Amino acid sequence: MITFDAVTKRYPDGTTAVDALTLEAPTGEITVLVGPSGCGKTTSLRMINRMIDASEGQILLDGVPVSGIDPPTLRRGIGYVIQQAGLFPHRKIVDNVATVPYLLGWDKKKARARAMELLERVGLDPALAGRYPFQLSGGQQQRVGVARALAADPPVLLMDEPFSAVDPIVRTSLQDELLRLQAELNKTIVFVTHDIDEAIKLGDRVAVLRVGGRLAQLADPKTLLSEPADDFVREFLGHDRGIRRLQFVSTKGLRLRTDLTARDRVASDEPWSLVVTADDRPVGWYAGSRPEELEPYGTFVLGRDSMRSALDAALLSPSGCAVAVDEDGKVVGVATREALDEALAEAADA
Ligand SMILES: Nc1ncnc2c1ncn2[C@@H]1O[C@H](COP(=O)(O)OP(=O)(O)OP(=O)(O)O)[C@@H](O)[C@H]1O
Repeated sequence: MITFDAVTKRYPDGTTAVDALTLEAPTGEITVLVGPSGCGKTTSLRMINRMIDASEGQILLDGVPVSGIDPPTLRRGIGYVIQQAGLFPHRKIVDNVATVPYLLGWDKKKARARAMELLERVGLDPALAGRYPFQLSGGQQQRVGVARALAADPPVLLMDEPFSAVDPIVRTSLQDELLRLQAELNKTIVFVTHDIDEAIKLGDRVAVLRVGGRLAQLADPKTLLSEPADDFVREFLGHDRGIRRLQFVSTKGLRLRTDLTARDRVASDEPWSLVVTADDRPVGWYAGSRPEELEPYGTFVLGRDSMRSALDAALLSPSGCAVAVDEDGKVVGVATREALDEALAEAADA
């Protein structure tokens, strides 16, 4: 566990970057520091591995003040990932990843074997190992950065806006990859971002900071969205806070109709019926008025996807209904507008 105990950082020019910050980043969890530019996120992060020293208060690592640990020893147990990866340009990828094992005196063969294992772990083709950083895409370089930080298997990982220089699609896959890795590795991660969506997706707990380096709120993402502590947090969360909250509402209890599906385009009393294949995969919505064409549909995986996905699925179709499928993509029922309405009313009351 990492503990900030009334930590203040004042730079020599008088700027107070962090002001009496008290928070805990529990072992094995992702704690996200989020807030507007200049609110002290990077300063807070760098005080953990003593790239910057606190002016007042202390930071403890499993109860031990970091101020009493010499920086090289401290950093051996702390991986660090930064924006644009910060790779050494004239070292091959494999040697970039093996940087810390080399520093620890591992023999070259063992260090390289570890690097190859890690490249695979972060989803990179081992064939890239012999390239130089400039021969990789931004997203690939970022993955190498993560592999390098993990090389000596440190219990703690500090990540400073690691995914902000890549396009949104690559960013999403890097975020998914981090969550997958974390499920296996259970590191204690402190992650800095200015992107509230990223914070909500990745954080077990999210600390919102305001300019001046003061903590505005520390909460799990669901609580943050439903109970922002004040106007600053509310504004920072944005105007679609209600919609985003739906990503924490389960579709498990959603009322489904199973009488709206058909193998063929058959006339019925219902305005819409969902045509499915012989093995129950959706084909399209059929409205009797235009027999020649089927209309688009949207699906969500019942119980796994959130109400936000179900609502999105409904909005993708002129029928206004969302198609519930199982993990194999087979239709299990249809959530009509009425059923979605009921679920939304319940979510609003919760
Ligand atoms: N070396 C320094 N000397 C003086 N002031 C500094 C120094 N480094 C940072 N600051 C100031 O401290 C405050 C916090 O900076 P910091 O980089 O921690 O914020 P941040 O939240 O990470 O910002 P961003 O999201 O823009 O990276 C800012 O006002 C910044 O200008």
